Formats: sequence, structure tokens, C-alpha cells
Amino acid sequence: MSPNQASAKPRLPLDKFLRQERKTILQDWESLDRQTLASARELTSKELQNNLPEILIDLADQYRRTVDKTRHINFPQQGPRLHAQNRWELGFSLEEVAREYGLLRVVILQTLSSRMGELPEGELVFLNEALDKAIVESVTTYVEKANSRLQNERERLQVTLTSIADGVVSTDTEGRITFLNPAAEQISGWPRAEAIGQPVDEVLITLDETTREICSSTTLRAIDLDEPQQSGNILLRRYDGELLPIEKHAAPLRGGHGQNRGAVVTFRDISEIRLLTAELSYLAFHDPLTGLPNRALLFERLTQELAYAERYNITLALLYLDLDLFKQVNDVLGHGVGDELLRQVADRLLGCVRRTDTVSRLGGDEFAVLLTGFDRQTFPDELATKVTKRLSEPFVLDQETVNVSTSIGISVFPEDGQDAESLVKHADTAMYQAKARGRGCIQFFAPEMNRRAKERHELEKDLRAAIAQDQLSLYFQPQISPGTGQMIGVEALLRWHHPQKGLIPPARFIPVAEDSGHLMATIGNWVIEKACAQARAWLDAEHPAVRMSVNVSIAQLRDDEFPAYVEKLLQLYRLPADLLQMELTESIIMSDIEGATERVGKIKDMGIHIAIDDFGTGYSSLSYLKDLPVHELKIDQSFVHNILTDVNSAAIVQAIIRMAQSLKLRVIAEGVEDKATMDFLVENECEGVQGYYFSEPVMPAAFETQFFGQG
Ligand SMILES: Nc1nc2c(ncn2[C@@H]2O[C@H](COP(=O)(O)O[C@H]3[C@@H](O)[C@H](n4cnc5c(=O)[nH]c(N)nc54)O[C@@H]3COP(=O)(O)O)[C@@H](O)[C@H]2O)c(=O)[nH]1
Repeated sequence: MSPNQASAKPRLPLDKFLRQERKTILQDWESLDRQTLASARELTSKELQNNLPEILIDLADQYRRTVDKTRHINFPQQGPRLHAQNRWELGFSLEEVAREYGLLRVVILQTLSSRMGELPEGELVFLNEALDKAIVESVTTYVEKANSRLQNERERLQVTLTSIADGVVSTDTEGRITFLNPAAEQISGWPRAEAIGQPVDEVLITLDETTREICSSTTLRAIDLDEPQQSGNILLRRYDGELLPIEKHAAPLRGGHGQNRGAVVTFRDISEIRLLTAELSYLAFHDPLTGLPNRALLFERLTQELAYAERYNITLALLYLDLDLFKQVNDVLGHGVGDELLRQVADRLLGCVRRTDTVSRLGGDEFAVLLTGFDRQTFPDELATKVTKRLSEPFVLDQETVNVSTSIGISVFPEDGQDAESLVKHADTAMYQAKARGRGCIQFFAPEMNRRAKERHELEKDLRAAIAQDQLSLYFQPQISPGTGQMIGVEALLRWHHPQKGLIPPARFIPVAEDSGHLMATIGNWVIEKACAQARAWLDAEHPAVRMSVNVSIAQLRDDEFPAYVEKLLQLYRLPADLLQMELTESIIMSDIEGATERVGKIKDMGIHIAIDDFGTGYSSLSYLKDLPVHELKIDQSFVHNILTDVNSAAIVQAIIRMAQSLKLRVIAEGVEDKATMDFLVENECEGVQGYYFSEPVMPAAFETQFFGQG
């Protein structure tokens, strides 16, 4: 019967009813939905109802459109599908979605119950069919969603398996291969087609890394015990027979209901990691320049050897070596040559010892040799002599022949220390003592050396206070023209009057100050200022103008501001630049440490004179002399002292004088102590002399009396 045929009864078309009662229906449905479904409870009313109001309107419209035609309900607004999508995203189960439509049906029927008779015939059936259709749409949406999720997961899994670097192999319950990813093919060398269906233990054959025996099957164990199995320190025998270190993990594979479905084996090639680890540990324990063990490895070996030596009552010795002229080689010939020298020293040291001894580089030009297993006390001494001799042979570096010497300190276990630290410390202290005795010396440690090291530390502390407490002063020594007897210059020499220890000679405290570069720069700059002030005072007192010589250390020349500082002093004391002379050692003048040469050039350009001090003892290649910014050579006193007794010294002095003359450089001999030496120098036309024969360095007042004829 059509709705028009029921005209005798009061009429309530379904669409009208749904439109009128929509709000009430939805409110009742919402409270029922919240009571019944756990997923619905926390949602807001808007979230919960979502597009149900639109679905009800659509349903009403459906009714209008379809009632006269064949009943084909299709929800053109896609309401139930959108609703299902929303529920999927909110995490509702499909059951819950169907249940919600069930509740909607109940609420609509309850609301209709009192007016059921007014409903045209067939409309209730239409309502039920429409709600069923909504449920079907929801089911379809859910199935599609679930399929697409499965598909995504499958694709993701596929991408992961093909792109990861780990080999992945899966097996059935018998351990036969069902799958292997590209990495598994690549690591094992097995082509996929050949591997599929093979027992996994015939494809992934693994051997114990130490015993080289074939390992038992961890895959079958994982399947049997139903728990993961890990294997390390194993080698994989690849398809081509090559052995590869790997890490392997086998885990049982379970089906959706927890049933056993075989195993998944993952494995990775760890040969690169092994190499990297070995490289890192090598770097951590070796000196990259020479390849020798570094300080850390020396300490480790020393500690091990000490434990052994203590147990078996064995003697050990530690040699601490320092190259005497390394700094000069570095400064003069450059760091590349310095590095080459260190490499050659390392080779020579290795050639001097047995394989069981450890040669290590501690940093800079310091090396240590740990001697084990000798039974005679004299042995370290003999080895040290051998090392000293070997290292004193000339080195050929970048076509230059270089001579160095080595100072060696020795400490012996058990006498000089019970642990690694004190043995190294005491060998180092002994090395310092060896150095203090001169180049190329060997020194065993003695307990009283600790006292000397402490004294050195105290000296440095006192020296820091010395400037502020006015304990430093300058003495002056004249430089004389031997031909005329006239004073041609004066050298300012530093003196330290310690309040308790009395006069401390510069040879004792200058090396301490030089070890802490900043302290030497402060003291050196103080000397220049005092010397300029004294020169000004003598000029103001109308004494004849004489050139004032000061010693300059590399610590001062390291400072970029040094030339400007000197210029300021010249202005402050109104001193003509050519009345100031700076004495620099050969190594300083030839070096290019941090622009030192450029600074010397700037100083010379100001008009200040430059002299090479202690000439003949360093590295000056005579051919370079003409290009250096110098005015004067000061022949080292070691040659001057021996002029009369040693033909070599006399020949060197004569050669230097002749060379200076031909280069038009002034030449002064220092350390002249007697008339015979003086006569030799006059005879060889040396331009200037300095030494005790004329005067020791004296205080300013005494200098004025002696050389300016005034008190
Ligand atoms: N960087 C600085 N170094 C300085 C400074 N003052 C001194 N020094 C250096 O200390 C070293 C020792 O100096 P000193 O004890 O003063 O000895 C000098 C002279 O006293 C000594 N001399 C002079 N004539 C004779 C002699 O006939 N016989 C003899 N045995 N010794 C003599 O020689 C030293 C000369 O020094 P130098 O001309 O500089 O070589 C020494 O290396 C000083 O350079 C300072 O202010 N800064």
C-alpha cells in the first residue's frame, strides 16, 4: 500500500517524523550510547554525534526520493561511510559501530511507539532497511580501511626488508628458508633462488671465531625452545667460502594465534665495525706521528710489567729521553723537518732495543723506553749509552744534515719507585738533571733530585715576585775596540738579588723563566726598559754616547706587539734607535716562529742594531747570513776561551772574523780573559772584545767610575 492510500488514518510520514523528532532522538541516543559503549564515554557531544544529524536528514530525504520507486537506498551524501571513517579514527570497533546503529533503531522506535499507528504502511520497513544499509556501509568502510592498513604495513615491511643493511632470513618450522632479503643475499653471497627451500644451517654456516668449529643451530633452538637466541664471536662461511665476522639473532616466528610458524634470523656483517674499533683503540694508544705506543699505553704496559716484576722479583728500568736541540731544528728548519726527525729518532730507538722492550713517545721531543727482563744493574746504562751514540749520528732531513744529542734520565724498579707514576716522574727528574749537566748526558735517578725539582718550582714562584719587590737589577759590561782601547758599546746583564738566597746567576733563573714563556717576556721587557732608562741617564749626564746591548728572548719576539713596545720606549726615553742593540741567539734569528723573523725585520727597520749572540754554536748556515737582518756577530766564548789551546777553536774564530769582514758585519769576541787572547784577536783584526780582561759586569755607579771617569 502506498502512503496516499492510508489517508483515512492520521498521517505521519517518516520524513516528517524524523525532522520533527531529530533532536530528541539524538539526545536519547547519545545518553544510551554513552551508557553502553566504553569508547563513547569520554567524547564531547559534538564528537559523539558526529554526522548522525545529517544521516537522519539524508534518511528522511531518501524516503521522499525512493518511496514511489524501487527501494534502492544509497545515501548520496555518503553519511554512513563518513561516520564509519570517523569511528575508525576514534578507535571504535566494528561491533561498536553496528551497535550504535542498533541503539539508534531502538530510540527511533521508542519515540515512534505511541504514534506507530499514524505511520503509513511500509515506512517502518523502509526505516529498518535504511539503518541496515548504514550498517553495511560501515562494514564496507571498515573492511576497506583494514585492508589498506594491512597493505600499508606489508609495503612498509617490504621496503624495510629490502633497504636495511641487516640480513633477514625467515624459515618454516623445519628450519627451511622461506624468505631472504637483499642484504642477506649480499652478506651470505647466496642467490635467493638457490637459498629458498634450503635448511637454514646449510646456507648460514657459522663457525666459532676462536676454535673454528661449526656452531650448533641457534635457529632450530629458537624454534624448539620458543625463545630468541643470540650468537656473537662467530664467522659466517659465505657462498664463496670466505669467512666474515657476523652477529646473529634467531627468534621464533608466531602466527596470528600464537602458533609456531618457524623462525626469523637476522645477522649483520661486523667486519667494518671491527676494523673501526681496532683503529680507534690503536689511535687511543699510539702516537700518530711515529706509530709508537703513547703515554697511556706506556703506563698500561708499565703497570702490567710492574705486577709481574714484583711477583718474580725482577728489575725493570725506565729511560726518559729528551732531544737536546729539537726546538732549534723545529724553529730553523720548520715543523715538517722536525716531524721527520722525530720519525727517524723513533726508528733508531726501535733499532736499539729488543722486541720485548717498549719504546714510546710521550709528546714533543720526549720518548721513553721500558726495559724488562735484564739481570745486571749496569744494563740500562749500557743501553742508554748505545742510544746516545746512535742518536748523535747525523740525521739527513730534507737534504740538510742535522746533528742532535739526547739527554737521558733513568729510574729503576724497585729502588726508584713502586708504581708507574713515580717511576716515570723520577726518570723525568733524572732527565732534567742530565740536561742541566750539558748535552748528551745520562743520569740515574737519585732521591735528592726530588729536592732539586722542588727548588726549581720554588725559584719560579720567587721569580714571579722578584719584579714587584725590586729584586732585579742590571749590571753593565763594556765592549772595547782592541785597536784603540776605546769603549764601543756596553752590554746590560740581568742580576737577581734574592732576599734570602743572595745573588742568583742568570744561568740559573733564565731557563726557569723561559720554561714559563710569559714570565720571560715580562722580565725581558723590564730589562729593555731599565737599559733604555740607564742609557738616557748617561746621555743626560753628558757621557759619551755608547750603544746599549740587551739580550732578547724568543718569548718576547712571540708577541706581535713587541716592536711597538720597543718603539714606545725609544720615544719615552728619547733614545736614538742606533744607540740600542738587541742580542738574539742564532736559533731565534733564523727561526720563523709565529712571525718572529718579521718582527726582527721591523725592529731593524726602526734603526735598532741586531747582533747574533753565541755565534758558532747554533745552526746558522753561513750562506744565509748575508740575507739576515743583522749588524754584528758575537763569537761564542767557548771558542774564545780555547783560542790558545785548541787549533780548531782558533781556526773557527779566524774564519768567523774573515767571514764577518767579507759580509761587512761587525764582529765581537766575548769571554776575553787575558792579554794573549786579546793579542790573538788584535792580530786577526777582530773589531771588538768583551770580557773579564777589561771588566766583569758591574753596577751602574761602578761602571760610570771605571769607564766614564766619574764617581
Ligand atoms: N734573555 C736574557 N738573557 C740574559 C739576560 N742577562 C743575562 N742573560 C743571559 O744569561 C746568561 C748568563 O749571563 P751572565 O751570567 O750575565 O754571563 C754573561 C757575562 O757575565 C759572562 N762573561 C762576560 N765576560 C766573561 C769572561 O771573560 N769570562 C766568562 N767566563 N764569562 C764572561 O758571559 C755572559 C755574556 O752573556 P752574553 O753576551 O749574553 O752571551 C747568558 O747567556 C746571558 O745571555 C737578560 O737580560 N735577558
